[in-house]
Amino acid sequence: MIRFENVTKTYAGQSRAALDDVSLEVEKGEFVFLVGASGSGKSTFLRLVLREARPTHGKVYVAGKEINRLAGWKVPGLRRQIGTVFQDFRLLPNKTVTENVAFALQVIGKPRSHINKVVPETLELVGLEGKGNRMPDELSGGEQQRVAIARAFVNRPMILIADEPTGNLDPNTSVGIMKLLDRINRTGTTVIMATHDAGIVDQMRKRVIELSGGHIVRDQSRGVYGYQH
Ligand SMILES: Nc1ncnc2c1ncn2[C@@H]1O[C@H](COP(=O)(O)OP(=O)(O)OP(=O)(O)O)[C@@H](O)[C@H]1O
Repeated sequence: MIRFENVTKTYAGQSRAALDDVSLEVEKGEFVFLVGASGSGKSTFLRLVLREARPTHGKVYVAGKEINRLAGWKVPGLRRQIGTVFQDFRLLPNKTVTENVAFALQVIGKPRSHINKVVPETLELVGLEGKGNRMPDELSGGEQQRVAIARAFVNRPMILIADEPTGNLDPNTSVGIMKLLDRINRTGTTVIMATHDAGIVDQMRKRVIELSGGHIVRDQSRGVYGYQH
């Protein structure tokens, strides 16, 4: 589903590479934790998958396509296949829960009848049935993250990227969010999650890829968080 071949990314004006000769493969349906100290290259990895950053050397393949060679007009189509969830939720504050999720489908031109069917289904999947008319500021942090996950998943993307999704949540709420990401993963969606949350990684026992200074220093199936801050 995702393949990196000798990928190096050096940002303009930087002498050190943010990612340095990284090669790896993530299969369809895998759940992968990306761990490593601040600045180790996790976000750069995720940005390369979304083609928000371009490799300086090497090749990034998503679903069999080398995405650096994708024509510019095809990039929105690529990103439509990849749901994204962030630490800070990024909901539209002036739209209801239902509108936030529906908006993701409106902007890609889905018909109203389809939207009216799948938005309530997705809100139920994430455990927000009955809360569709709330505004984001009327929800707890955990509920807001569920809205963000519903929005990321409503189009049934092949990949879900989560960058520190539990970073603003307490441990109990985080467990609920992880159960939800696990459920989404079990529908066949490949999940890649960057995190500093040792408790979560140790509990889930999924594949763990550790970055340090832009290098992969560990790639372990059913792994643990494993390094100290
Ligand atoms: N736009 C940019 N321009 C220049 N350097 C950058 C840019 N983005 C990231 N870097 C550098 O690249 C390296 C890797 O950063 P990256 O954001 O990928 O790390 P990270 O592992 O995601 O960190 P964190 O856990 O703090 O989010 C760092 O040295 C960072 O300073």
